[in-house]
Amino acid sequence: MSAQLIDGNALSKQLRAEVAQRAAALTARGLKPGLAVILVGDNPASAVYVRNKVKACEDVGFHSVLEKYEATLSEADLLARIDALNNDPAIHGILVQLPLPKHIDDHKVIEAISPLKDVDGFHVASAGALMVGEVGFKACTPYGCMKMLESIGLKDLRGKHAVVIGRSNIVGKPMAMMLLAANATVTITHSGTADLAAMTRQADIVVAAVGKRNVLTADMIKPGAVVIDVGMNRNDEGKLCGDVDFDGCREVASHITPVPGGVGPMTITMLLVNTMEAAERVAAAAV
Ligand SMILES: Nc1nc(=O)c2c([nH]1)NC[C@@H]1CN(c3ccc(C(=O)N[C@@H](CCC(=O)O)C(=O)O)cc3)C=[N+]21
Repeated sequence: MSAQLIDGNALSKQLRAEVAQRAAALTARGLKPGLAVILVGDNPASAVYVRNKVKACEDVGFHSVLEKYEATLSEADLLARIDALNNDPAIHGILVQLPLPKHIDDHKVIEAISPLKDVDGFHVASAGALMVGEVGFKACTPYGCMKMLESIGLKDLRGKHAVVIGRSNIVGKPMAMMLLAANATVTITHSGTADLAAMTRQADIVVAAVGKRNVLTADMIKPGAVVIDVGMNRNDEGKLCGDVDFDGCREVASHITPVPGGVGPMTITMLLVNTMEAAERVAAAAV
């Protein structure tokens, strides 16, 4: 048996086309969705990601602004820029690319973004809204994973056991909350878990979000499981690879996401969806 691929590029194309339509409709009413991306320092990987995000905005007809600053930018100056963007009516979403230089407290920066413009879903208010089921912005990577599950008919997860590997604030924890909201039975595993394989072998759905190669191998999953790979690592040849032993797991799983071409493009797609939503909320409030 060979698992069916969940193609993040194909699904993104479909979802981005829907966003483009919504953006055109709102623009026709005089409100063009706008995203501001802030990049501090010259990390080459960050520069590439940020350019991809700006390009994705242009493709769906958003207004986008890229603000680049030297690595020496002070925290106070960054906070002042965020304050200005919070009050800029042309901007509906603000993304500060992480990681930030060491002298800047990323927690402080994220909390300075208005929750109404927090399209990354990283603000405490966004995390809290997700936890209690209120309106807010969902973190893009786990949100994209949920859309990938939906695309294979897994929307209501009642009766399913989902096992998340990793407990980060940006993926593992919000992922678990979204799976729970979809009625799954959820297990969160992490570096303190005694027997990871014993947990993952029970899973109908496994989400690997650790940032380490081969965290999930074929012997650790049950036949027919759905495998979502959030990892972004480089192998010995410098090739992009995930947290999952893809070649092994695809022989056992029913569905699996590739890296690249899986969760990565979906993260950017959900950023567009959140920015669209932010602009639509402004329009709805203005009526
Ligand atoms: N405030 C903030 N928000 C983020 O969402 C954020 C961030 N900071 N800092 C960095 C990480 C990383 N990230 C990626 C998104 C898409 C791909 C992506 O599209 N990857 C392609 C391939 C890219 C390649 O070939 O290198 C893929 O998986 O197919 C990768 C990485 C968002 N991040």
